[in-house]
Amino acid sequence: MPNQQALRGIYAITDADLLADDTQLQTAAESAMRGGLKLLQYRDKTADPSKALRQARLLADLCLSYNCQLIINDDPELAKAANAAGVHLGQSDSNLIDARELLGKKAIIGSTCHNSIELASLAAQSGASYLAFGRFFPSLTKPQAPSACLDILKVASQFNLPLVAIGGIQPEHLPSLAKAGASMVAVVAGIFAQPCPKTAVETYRNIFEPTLSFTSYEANYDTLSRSV
Ligand SMILES: Cc1ncc(COP(=O)(O)OP(=O)(O)O)c(N)n1
Ligand SMILES: Cc1nc(C(=O)O)sc1CCOP(=O)(O)O
Ligand SMILES: [Mg+2]
Repeated sequence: MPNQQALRGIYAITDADLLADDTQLQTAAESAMRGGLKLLQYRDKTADPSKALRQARLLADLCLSYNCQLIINDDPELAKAANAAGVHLGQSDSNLIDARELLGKKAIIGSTCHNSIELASLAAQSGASYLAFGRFFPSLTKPQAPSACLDILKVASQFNLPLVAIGGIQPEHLPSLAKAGASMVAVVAGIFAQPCPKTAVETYRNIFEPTLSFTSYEANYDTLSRSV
């Protein structure tokens, strides 16, 4: 089983345009971890293999010091080479079952489900550790991502897996996402486009973390109410 404790709360995702070199990446990631970040995704859609491996290892070392889990976007082989905690896979990326085979049963493997309960069901059956839905709000980082509505989170509670909300998430969106059933919120610009990632993470945490027990209660309560 993956570290379930890490699969709640704020999930920061790096961005190569915002963090242009190793120093900026390291400084911003460390600042976010000093703010209490426990889950970080390394996402660089343009890195060549040697840059990707160097930066993934740099983040893996940093994560060790701060007890943060590192997830690699798209690339299970890179996750293995960097000794990361897991990988995030979209619908055009590698097959989840193959990634599980490569990374082992303890790895965290996340799956993009857009706004689809069918994709969520397939991911759950294939052994996903969490299900990601979005984009919920307009995103400067990925404006073309297909949009999702909050109800999908309520319906997805049936899978009893951690649910990630992504896309344009600002602090003011957190109460409605938590109430709908998100156990994690994935954020790029709200953290890494800010002057101080530490302060940004603290702001998100202060709003989102107190809602988490309420969220689980609501999710269980909803499930129970539907089954009686
Ligand atoms: C937590 C999380 N959710 C969704 C995504 C998007 O993944 P994908 O659809 O594969 O798109 P790219 O990120 O690869 O452009 C994600 N990375 N993380
Ligand atoms: C990488 C990504 N995937 C999305 C999806 O909906 O699948 S939205 C997104 C970008 C999230 O960045 P920001 O917090 O800056 O909007
Ligand atoms: Mg992808």
